[in-house]
Amino acid sequence: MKVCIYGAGAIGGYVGVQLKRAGVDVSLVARGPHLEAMKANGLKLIIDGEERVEHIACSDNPADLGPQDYVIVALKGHSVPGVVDAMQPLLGNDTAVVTAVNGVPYWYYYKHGDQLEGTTLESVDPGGKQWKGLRPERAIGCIVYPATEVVAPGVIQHVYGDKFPLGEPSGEITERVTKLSEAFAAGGLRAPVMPNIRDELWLKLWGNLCFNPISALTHATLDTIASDPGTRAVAKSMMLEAQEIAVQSGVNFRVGVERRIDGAGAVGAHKTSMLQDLERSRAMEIDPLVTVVQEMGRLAGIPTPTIDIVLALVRQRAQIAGCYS
Ligand SMILES: NC(=O)C1=CN([C@@H]2O[C@H](COP(=O)(O)OP(=O)(O)OC[C@H]3O[C@@H](n4cnc5c(N)ncnc54)[C@H](OP(=O)(O)O)[C@@H]3O)[C@@H](O)[C@H]2O)C=CC1
Ligand SMILES: CC(C)(CO)C(=O)C(=O)O
Repeated sequence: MKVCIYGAGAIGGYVGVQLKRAGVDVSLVARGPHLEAMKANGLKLIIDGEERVEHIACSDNPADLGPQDYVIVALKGHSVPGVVDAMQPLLGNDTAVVTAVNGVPYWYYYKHGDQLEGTTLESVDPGGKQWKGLRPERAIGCIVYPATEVVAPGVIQHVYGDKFPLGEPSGEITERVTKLSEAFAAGGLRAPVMPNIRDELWLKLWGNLCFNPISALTHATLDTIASDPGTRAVAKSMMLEAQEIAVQSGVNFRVGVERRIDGAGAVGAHKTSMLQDLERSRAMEIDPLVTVVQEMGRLAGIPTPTIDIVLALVRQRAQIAGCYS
């Protein structure tokens, strides 16, 4: 099985080391000092008090790596449209594209089965570039629950978690998704195949939608946002608006809003990725996590007043910091 991880940063690097240890023919697309460090010294994963170093084929030129069975896209959501052309040499006739990216992926309305079937979302897939260039038939959904960090070029620190639920947009249990799940499991990563990956997607997005922008505005950690009555109320209001949009399109939430907020709070004094990006002057994932829910609300005719307010504020905060344009 040939697997290329496109964007071997915090999450892609973690998955890459674990798949390599499972004997998968894995390669990485990366860039800059991180790529140079991996070429020189291998990729180091620090996990459970142990250092695991793997020497994995890596390049900033996908043409060096050739067609794959699976391409796991582990970029920030806003970076994906920009790599569609560069990704082409990795795509053979049967290559699957696995979206290990927070937020709503380009394939969302593929095999969706209602009047929005085939719709592309401008906030995540401007001009339908991914839909046309990667194609929805290739897509396998992947939800990322673990937390990891690039602590130095070539070095990934695992923080918590090992779960990456997978699923076909159609909900079918195909051979390709089953084989991928088995490869993840062989690498010590729990990757159950879900019959409705959109349910799982919304459960994760529910948190990112509100905690990420609120943290970027307040600089608070998850425990504080969840326990302060004011920010908890803002988060809850955003989540209820999102829930109405998702439920209208057939999504089932297996936990309630209060339990979901409590679960995020229990993670503790953790800074969301959006706050970390702001503090490091990196592009913030606002469109794939927040703007997209506003866009989906408009498509569904459901108002999103609290999301609209928080989105306006976080966009301005990010623009002033040079982290969003
Ligand atoms: N890290 C975490 O704990 C979690 C992350 N996620 C989600 O997972 C996804 C990936 O996040 P994460 O791993 O943290 O992100 P990272 O920024 O750590 O990893 C992405 C990597 O892709 C590289 N990259 C970007 N563009 C290109 C390009 N054109 N060519 C080659 N390499 C490129 C980046 O390089 P450069 O640094 O130079 O930009 C970076 O090394 C996101 O959607 C995130 O929200 C979800 C849950 C937790
Ligand atoms: C920690 C968590 C779950 C916050 O919503 C996250 O996914 C992120 O930081 O992006």
